[in-house]
Amino acid sequence: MQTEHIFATGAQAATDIAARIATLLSDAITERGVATLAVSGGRSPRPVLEALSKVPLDWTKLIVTLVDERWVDPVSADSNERLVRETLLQGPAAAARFVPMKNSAADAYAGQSAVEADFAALPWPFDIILLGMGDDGHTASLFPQGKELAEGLSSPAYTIAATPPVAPHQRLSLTAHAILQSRHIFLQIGGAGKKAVYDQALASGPVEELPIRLALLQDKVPVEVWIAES
Ligand SMILES: O=C(O)[C@H](O)[C@@H](O)[C@H](O)[C@H](O)COP(=O)(O)O
Repeated sequence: MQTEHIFATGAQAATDIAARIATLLSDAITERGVATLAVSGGRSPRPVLEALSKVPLDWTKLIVTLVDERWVDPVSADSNERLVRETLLQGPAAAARFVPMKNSAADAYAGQSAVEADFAALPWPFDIILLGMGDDGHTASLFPQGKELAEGLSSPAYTIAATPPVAPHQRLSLTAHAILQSRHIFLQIGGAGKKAVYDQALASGPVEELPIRLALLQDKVPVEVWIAES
């Protein structure tokens, strides 16, 4: 298992993660003329995306998209698209091409096939996928006890529509297949509670119990885990 644990605390952690991501994106652009970054929503990515936005990159060569999305209007405070536009796609970084996960369909299930077509047309494998983890061990919108979890873990598609058991809003999410179609995975974990869940996830057990295991209990893709102890 190619998992590197990096314990970073405080404000510097976000800057350090952003610098590491920027280096890998710059290398990808040099090697292949394009780089693809998919990011999660929630609280953890915000400072990283704000820091990354300030890093000098050839943003015209970057494709930015999402790991998952809530099926809400992009102006909603709950929208991950809004999070990315407000934090990362500012200044020179606004020149990046953004591929959304929300369209005009009435719900995620009706919208999924068009999103799947958009994602199938992207250059895979992605260069970087930035994951978070919930207190229940979910990642992306692959939730324990989720009725679409088994499909999300086994489907050969890139995307899936899902309804979280407890979190709000229908979701559009990358599948496990898509998440593992990446050259690098970053995982951000903050706080003692999540560190305990992370430690439990590292112990072998069913991926359905703690879906973050899909990224941890594999040796195909290098995983950098950035753990903020504070
Ligand atoms: O859309 C979302 O909510 C995220 O993609 C979700 O999977 C997130 O990564 C975890 O819930 C951790 O969220 P925090 O970073 O806020 O702890």
